[in-house]
Amino acid sequence: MDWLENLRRSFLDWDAMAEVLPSMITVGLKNTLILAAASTVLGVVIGMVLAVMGISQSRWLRLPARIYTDIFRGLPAIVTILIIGQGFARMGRALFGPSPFPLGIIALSLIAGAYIGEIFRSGIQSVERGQMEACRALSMSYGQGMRLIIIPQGVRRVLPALVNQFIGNVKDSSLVYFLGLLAAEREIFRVGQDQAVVTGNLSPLLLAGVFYLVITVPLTHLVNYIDARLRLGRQGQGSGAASGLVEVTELAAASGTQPANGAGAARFTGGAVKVSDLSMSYGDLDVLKGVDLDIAKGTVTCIIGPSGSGKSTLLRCLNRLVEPKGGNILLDGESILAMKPESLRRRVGMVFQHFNLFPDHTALENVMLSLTKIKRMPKGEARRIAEMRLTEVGLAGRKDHRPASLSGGQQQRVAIARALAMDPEVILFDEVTSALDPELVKGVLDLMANLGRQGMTMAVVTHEMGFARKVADQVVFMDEGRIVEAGPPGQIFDNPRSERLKRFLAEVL
Ligand SMILES: Nc1ncnc2c1ncn2[C@@H]1O[C@H](COP(=O)(O)OP(=O)(O)OP(=O)(O)O)[C@@H](O)[C@H]1O
Repeated sequence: MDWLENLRRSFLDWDAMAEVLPSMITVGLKNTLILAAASTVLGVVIGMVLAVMGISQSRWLRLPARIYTDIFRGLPAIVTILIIGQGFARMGRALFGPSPFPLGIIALSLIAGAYIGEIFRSGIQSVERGQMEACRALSMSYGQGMRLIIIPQGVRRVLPALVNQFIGNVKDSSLVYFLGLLAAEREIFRVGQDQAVVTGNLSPLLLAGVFYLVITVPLTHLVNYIDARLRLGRQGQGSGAASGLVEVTELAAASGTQPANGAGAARFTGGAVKVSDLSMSYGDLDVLKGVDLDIAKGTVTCIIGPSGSGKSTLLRCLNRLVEPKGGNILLDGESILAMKPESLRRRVGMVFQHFNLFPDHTALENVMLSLTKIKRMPKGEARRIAEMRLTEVGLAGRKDHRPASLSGGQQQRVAIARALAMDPEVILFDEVTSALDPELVKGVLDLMANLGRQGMTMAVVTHEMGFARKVADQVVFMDEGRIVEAGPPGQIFDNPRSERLKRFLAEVL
């Protein structure tokens, strides 16, 4: 068993380990952490700049970012460290004195920046397009949307990858040893290696390995924990979505808190919308071709029509999520084209097919956000209003849930509460029940019908013909970018005049 004893002496010489332990901690560990932390922080700064350049519209910003990334990601770390450490040694000495430590940090940062830039870029680009649309519909500017929602969400998504990058920097810091660090600047590997030479065995190096693992392994677990916490919120996975039947109870309870329905129950002071000769195109594709539409104050207009007929585009013109090419839209007699889009969107709310709730925020925070950030309300008052709106949609009991732990129907009701919280004069609903399971549709439609009865001006793109017949004051049939027929539900559904509407109704009814 000589070989076993040999191995033990080479790797598990406790005395050699004990001897190196103090300098491993006070010099090696300290310096490794300084190298890794400093290069990660600098790398994050470089990475942020690269990511912003990388997603920019301008080719002249994208190109240098691309070249930088290709170079520093493509070169082996040791090559970059030697080129920077030795090639710029004279400049380094002039700037930082005899220590190669700062140049080592710069080299590690340049490498880390290339990776972190790509991490940020993919994180930001992976945030669904609907998130920015929701921000804009809540009257945030592009910058506010980026700062409050898109970048935090992107960064949260890439948090595990960023910690991996830090771990990579911890390991790469061992390469700075090639620059010939001064005794006080040795990192973990160098301390272990120097001592291995003195003792003639590898135990100090094994101890160095253990030190690396002690830093890196807990970090990976920590990041998994943080990631789960950020994604699911404090209540964690236990709070699964409720069944459709629970939702019926929630809504029944909520209707008790709402003003009585029927005549005289008007609560909103809706605005009137007048669309004239509206046209819009995506590039060469003419999507709206001269649309005229009157939506009287406090009425519900349902827009129906085949897929691709331009219904959503018409809706998006009403809050200028897309810009019309020609024609005009008046809101209470005032042209919306002359308004600042952000001011317009305070008055015209929107609810989307895919809810577009902010996943890192609870239901309450989703509703509060635009009150505190856009309307600049004090937190307490915003909370009071948000709680009231959530109670009205039957979700008071779920205010601390994140979207991921709510059903589709509940998420859509939070989205309605979020739009209502801004006190809009008009709400646009874009196929808001199309993504819901059948048993959840009724709850959302009932809620919308109730809003209509309370005097909200509503423009509703829908495939729910039963809803249109029952709730709409006016039904508009669109085809190929034009309004083909408009009138009260009785006329549209029971006495269609045009062949196209007859054919459409034959298909959908
Ligand atoms: N961002 C876009 N870029 C280019 N074309 C688009 C874009 N959005 C929509 N379109 C096209 O414009 C036309 C009208 O789309 P729109 O979504 O307004 O129709 P829709 O009646 O709402 O249809 P659906 O019921 O399928 O949503 C379609 O041909 C669609 O492919």
